[in-house]
Amino acid sequence: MTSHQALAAPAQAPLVAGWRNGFAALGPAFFTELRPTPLPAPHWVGASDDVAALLGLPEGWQQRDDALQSFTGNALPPGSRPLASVYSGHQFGVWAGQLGDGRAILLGEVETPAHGGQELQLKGCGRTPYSRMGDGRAVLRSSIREFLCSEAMHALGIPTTRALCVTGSPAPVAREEIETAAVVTRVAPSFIRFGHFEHFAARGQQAELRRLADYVIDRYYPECRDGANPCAALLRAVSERTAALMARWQAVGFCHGVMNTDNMSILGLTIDYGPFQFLDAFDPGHICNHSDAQGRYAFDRQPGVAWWNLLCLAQAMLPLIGEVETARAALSTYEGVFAAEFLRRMRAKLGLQQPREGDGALVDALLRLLAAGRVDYTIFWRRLSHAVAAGDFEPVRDLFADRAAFDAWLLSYEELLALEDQALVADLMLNTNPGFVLRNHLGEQAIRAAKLGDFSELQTLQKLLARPFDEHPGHEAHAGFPPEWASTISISCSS
Ligand SMILES: Nc1ncnc2c1ncn2[C@@H]1O[C@H](COP(=O)(O)OP(=O)(O)OP(=O)(O)O)[C@@H](O)[C@H]1O
Ligand SMILES: [Mg+2]
Repeated sequence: MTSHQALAAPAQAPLVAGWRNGFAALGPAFFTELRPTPLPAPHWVGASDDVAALLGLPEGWQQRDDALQSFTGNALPPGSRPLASVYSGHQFGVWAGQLGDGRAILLGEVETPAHGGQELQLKGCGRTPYSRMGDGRAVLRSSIREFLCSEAMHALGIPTTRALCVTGSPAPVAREEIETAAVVTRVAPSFIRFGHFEHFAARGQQAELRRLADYVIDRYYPECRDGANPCAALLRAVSERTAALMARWQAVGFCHGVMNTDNMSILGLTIDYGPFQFLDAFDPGHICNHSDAQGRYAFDRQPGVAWWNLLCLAQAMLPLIGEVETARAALSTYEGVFAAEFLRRMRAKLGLQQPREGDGALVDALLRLLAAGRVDYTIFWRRLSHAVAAGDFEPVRDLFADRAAFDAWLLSYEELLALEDQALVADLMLNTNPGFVLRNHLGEQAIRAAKLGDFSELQTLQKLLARPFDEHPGHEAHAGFPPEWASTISISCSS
């Protein structure tokens, strides 16, 4: 053995392997290359083993200092090519002009063993040329919410960006009060938004607009390449994915809160977890974003807002599509896909496997009842699932002040239920209606503890939300009614 070999440190597997950086190949019109700005004294806040496995990270990655430093933005994983992308967008219905990754930096794309290319993005890692007045940072509070909800949505089967980890730093960040900084490492096949298309369209940069569309088609929608008008096919495909996503949100009771066009994923993923909320009491007009005084993004407006956003995307893609009529035709399936998908999800929630005459009316009547009684949305569905399994509807009746109205509805429901394969009904319902969702007060409890350096509640929540359809003995409180103080939590755009 030579002395050199004797002194060499044991070879360490690269933290992240297989970089290929597809987005960077689009060229400099699409981004600015820059390094994240370091944060002092980083520490782990939370991590997802599931996302780590998806990326093929080496065993024990969380014990490694290069992981902590890299996912805080203090070091660069070899092979990454960090950049901030430029996009524009409509915010609250108004053209906002250029926005861009003001506090997110794309490290690059990794080829994963089972899930193709996945991009890694650090959110909260310092200023970029697109930060405008912002400080480039994200606070611990909002980073924990984004981390927990990304993974919770995935476990619910709802398309979403994922979150690998959150790291925190004592660095102060000024919001309504002084908080501390954190960084979320997000993962998705692509972070391209409607706003990326709007950006180049608004500037008349046709060549870039086409390059972007070609990239999205070739990488993510190859089936659109075949027809006579690939860009029209892309618009239709995005529209249908968006419709399906809206159906998922509405069925589970998820309110996004900031559906600006720059927060709409071209892949139909849920992106940008800001002032989001899972409904407690069912209120169709619920506004979860304290900053949304007009209620533009109220719960029941979400499918309509997504449609409005798709019109913006269509407008941006028009030079690539040609005729207005062709673009209109591409969007014509939105409403039908939304309605069909929503009803399909609601049928599954009711345990109904076959479409039948009257099921739509049954769903409508139920939603009216839930709204009238301000019944807790998640608890209603979970109790209904257990009631069907046990053949005892009393615990569900208890949720309604107007029991006669509920009994009348129950009669029609039982008629449809009787036509189903009973052995499958309860199973379907228990695997469709989660017991555990990230209610505001649960997130708040985890955040309060985390601010004091205690991450145990965050970890507990993470475990529960990763298996939202299971029973978790001993954690009944996490599936219970929100406490009184929950209604006083105010979630704004401040993050
Ligand atoms: N603290 C900040 N510093 C710099 N830019 C910011 C900050 N907060 C928001 N921005 C930028 O303002 C715009 C709108 O912000 P929005 O809240 O929709 O996004 P975000 O939460 O920062 O990120 P994302 O959409 O990537 O999840 C984006 O261009 C965003 O990068
Ligand atoms: Mg955003």
